Parts: sequence; C-alpha cells; structure tokens
Amino acid sequence: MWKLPKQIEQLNQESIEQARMRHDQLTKPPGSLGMLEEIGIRLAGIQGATIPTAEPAAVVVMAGDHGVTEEGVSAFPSEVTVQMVLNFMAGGAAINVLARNAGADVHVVDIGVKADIPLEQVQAGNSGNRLWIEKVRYGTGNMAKEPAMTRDEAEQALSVGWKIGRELSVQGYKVIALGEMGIGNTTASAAIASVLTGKPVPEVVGAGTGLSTEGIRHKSEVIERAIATNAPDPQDPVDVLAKVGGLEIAGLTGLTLACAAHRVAVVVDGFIASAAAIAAVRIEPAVQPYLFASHKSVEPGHRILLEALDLQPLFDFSMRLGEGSGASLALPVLQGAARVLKEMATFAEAGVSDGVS
Ligand SMILES: Cc1cc2ncn([C@H]3O[C@H](COP(=O)(O)O)[C@@H](O)[C@H]3O)c2cc1C
Ligand SMILES: O=C(O)c1cccnc1
Repeated sequence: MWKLPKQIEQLNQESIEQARMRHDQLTKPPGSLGMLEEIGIRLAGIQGATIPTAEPAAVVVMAGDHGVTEEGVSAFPSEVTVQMVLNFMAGGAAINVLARNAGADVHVVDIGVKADIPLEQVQAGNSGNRLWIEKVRYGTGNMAKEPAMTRDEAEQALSVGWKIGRELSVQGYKVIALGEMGIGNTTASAAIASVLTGKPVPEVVGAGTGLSTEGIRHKSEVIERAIATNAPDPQDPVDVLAKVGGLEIAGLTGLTLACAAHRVAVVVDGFIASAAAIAAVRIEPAVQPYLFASHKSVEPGHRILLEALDLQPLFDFSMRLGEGSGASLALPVLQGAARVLKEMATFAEAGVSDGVS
C-alpha cells in the first residue's frame, strides 16, 4: 500500500478556540457571519494561527487522457485534452479567468496526456501560469477491457501529486484549488464513486460534457463492464484508482494528501475532484478537515460524493465544467473569511457597546 511520506496532523484546537473567541469580540452579533465564521475558524485550525490567511492561492489543473474514450463515453474527442492544456497556458480558458478573478496562480500538470505537449505552441509571458511535465504514461488503458493502469503507475501518479503539493507549500501557498482536464474522466470518476461508496453505477453516472439519455445508458454499461472486468477492491483505494481511475485523478489524490500534511487548505471542485478527494480520505481519513467543498455540480454522483466526504458545498450554480472552475470561484469566500478575522475591529477597538447578556 502506498504510504504517506509525511503524516497528517489534527487541526490545532488552541488556534480554533482563539479564532472563535476573536470572532465573538468583532463588531457584529456573535455568529452573524454564519458559515463564513466557520470557514475562518477552520482555516485557523489548519494553519495553527489565530488569524489565518487564504493568500496566496493556486489552482492546480492536472491533465490526463482516458483509454475508455474509445467506447464512446464522452461527447467530445480525446484530442480536446491537449488542446485545452494549450488554452490553459495561453490564459483563455474558464479556469484562467476565474483564477485571475480570485488573484490565484494556475499550475497546469501533464501527468498523462496522450500526446506530448507541443512546447513550441505554449505561449510564453503569462505570468502566474506554470506548466509541469510529469507524464507517468500516455493516457490510461481502456478500463472496459483492461486495468486503466498498473498499481505502480497509480503510485507514481500519487507521488507526482505529493511532490507538487509539497513544493507549492514550500513556495508559500496557503490554499490549493483542485482542477482537472481529461476527456472521459467523468466515466472514471463515476466508477470510483460507485466502487468506493457502494452505490449502483446508474446513480452516479451523468451526462459529463453533454451525452444524451441513450449515451448515459451506454456509459453506465461501459462502467459496469469495467468494474466487472477489473474487480477493484473497495477496501484498497489505490487498487480502485489503478484499475478504474485516471492519472490526473490519482495525481489530485496525492496532491490533496500532501497539502494536508503540510497544513495547506484544499478546495475541492466538482465531481472529478471529489472522486480524487474520496480516494484521499479512504487512504488517510485525517485529510478530511483540510477540505472545503466549493459547489454542487450538476453531475448526479457529486451529491453522493459530497455526502461521503461529509462536506457542505458553498454554492449550487448548476455548474458542470471542472478545470477547478467552482473551486476558483470559492477562493474569494475563503479569502473573505480570513480577512474578516484579520481586519475587522473589535468592540473595544471601535468603542462599540458589547452585547448585554
Ligand atoms: C472544451 C472542453 C473544456 C473542458 N474543461 C473541462 N472539461 C471537463 O469535461 C471533461 C469530462 O467530461 P467527459 O467525461 O464527458 O469527457 C473533463 O475534461 C472535464 O475537465 C471540458 C470539456 C470540454 C469539451
Ligand atoms: O463536476 C464536474 O467536475 C464536471 C462535470 C461535467 C464535466 N466535467 C466536470
């Protein structure tokens, strides 16, 4: 079993208590900022600081291809994965806009794209964007016929994610948003969700990039075949990632674990990032309090994963994009939660009368 290079510690209870006490001294009725207070207090526990910060932040977009696309499970062709990597580097994708909106950097990782990234086409000069070439293999195998990858490859992908998480923590990032790109990855995510939660496949399958009702039925059949062919062990999350997962999904699992081990908060995005997060929680349950859920995706399996993760999404905007788009949109909420603890005046400082009871 893949072992964490560094253990994940519990949140700092003293910082949590101190942040809670400070919140009650700020010029507002106690508790009146609701969930924003809870977010700030949890950030304090993660960072071991009464006054936490959610800046700087980065979104890490892991990209990988899926052999199962040859079964016709996506409304788009695999080539879109590499094309979108170029778009991310040029700054023109939704994630670039939403990361800029949040003041966050974008780190794009080729962990398993089917093609080599044409580096001559990567546009230079987009400050804050970085491309990591960390390819474990050229796309996964078709899981309807064979394991998506070997256990060794799954462990390599976990280690790539771990390395990046550790490096970003050293660079000083306080919050990491999970992003992904990989045509076919809602198929892998649904397989992971079904195996790890025990829910029947049709309950966790959705339209992805836009399948018809008939397309969704076919996708369910393919996933059922993949699970029957590979028999992933639900008690062994690395086996599940290897047999029916994806390189970018396993990479995000390793990244999530590394962030928590280095006391960096993680904002989980939609269905695919949540499939990576549930694998992380099954590998090491202590990761859970380091996670924040941004939104509830349209993908029907996302609600099931959020319940399994015991996370409350911040918003439901009928989003179904991925890339880290929802997680990036949630970053200003975390930034607001931290800044309130830092910048609001206390009753004593502002000369405002305290509550009477
Ligand atoms: C242009 C384009 C940009 C995207 N950005 C994210 N996804 C999203 O769609 C894919 C998953 O859906 P499925 O399993 O149906 O293929 C992933 O790449 C996900 O990140 C995109 C999809 C497309 C087509
Ligand atoms: O929820 C997601 O992350 C999602 C849903 C559909 C397609 N791509 C991503």
